[in-house]
Amino acid sequence: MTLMNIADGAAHDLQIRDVHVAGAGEAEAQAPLRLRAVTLTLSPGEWIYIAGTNGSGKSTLARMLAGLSMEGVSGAIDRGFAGEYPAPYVMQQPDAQLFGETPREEIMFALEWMELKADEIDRRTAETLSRTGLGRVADVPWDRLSGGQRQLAAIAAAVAAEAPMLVLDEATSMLDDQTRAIASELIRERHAAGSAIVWVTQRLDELMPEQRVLAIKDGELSFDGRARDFFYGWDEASGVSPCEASGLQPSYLMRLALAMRTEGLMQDPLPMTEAEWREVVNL
Ligand SMILES: Nc1ncnc2c1ncn2[C@@H]1O[C@H](COP(=O)(O)OP(=O)(O)OP(=O)(O)O)[C@@H](O)[C@H]1O
Repeated sequence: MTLMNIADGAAHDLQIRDVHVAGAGEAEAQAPLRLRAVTLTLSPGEWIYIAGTNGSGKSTLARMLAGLSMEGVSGAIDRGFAGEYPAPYVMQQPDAQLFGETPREEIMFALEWMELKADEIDRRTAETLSRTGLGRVADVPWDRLSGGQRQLAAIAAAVAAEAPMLVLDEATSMLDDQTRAIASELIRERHAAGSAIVWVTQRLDELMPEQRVLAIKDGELSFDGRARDFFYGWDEASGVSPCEASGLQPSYLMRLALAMRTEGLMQDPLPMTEAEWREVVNL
């Protein structure tokens, strides 16, 4: 792997160029590639979604963007604004990623990385516990907490670290609506404060029209652009939308919009959000 050397030293883009990640456990020549010829740029403070079918390579790409060590990587990676330390990376299952024994410890450990003074760590920990509703279970060990509470603590700790980038790998998909809303709010605030967010999702209804989507298919970047173009654009090679070409199913309403465009009953820009649909059907 080549580490690119860009002179400005300031908060420049994270760039990966022609990166391959080999599979493991088979003879080198036959090992299936987990990622193939991936080239992309991520700017400071950007929010990107990574979408793709099961096993397409989403987590491999997310872990690479987070700067986690990985076998078999070749190509050029410049971590730019994300810095030399790995970004906080939250997975779907909380247990493998918890360092502390309780929510309070988990958040304190994240803050200790920032080399803050002890009273500042205590203050920020108390504030995070209170905001997330974890205050009343702050010192309860993990085995007496629910999976949702453990996951919320993992997300709160990742956010508390105020890192330049945060990587969430289907991190909210197992949460109930109320806990997901708390977690989403924390993440949105961190983004507003300047952190880049990399969000792996299978929930296509989370995507807003102007948001950037990276789609992965069989280890290759099959799309990099705005969500509206992902759902309603045209993939030359397959003659369907980039979403469908990536093996993903658009929502019923999106399929309806696509069918109506084919019949000449609807024109671009096709509606995506509830507000846009209301406008189109004059509600
Ligand atoms: N540590 C590893 N070593 C070798 N191959 C791996 C490793 N982890 C995953 N793979 C393989 O790499 C491919 C991509 O896996 P990855 O977990 O990145 O996909 P994904 O899109 O995140 O899948 P899912 O949605 O199921 O989580 C899969 O074929 C998987 O079996």
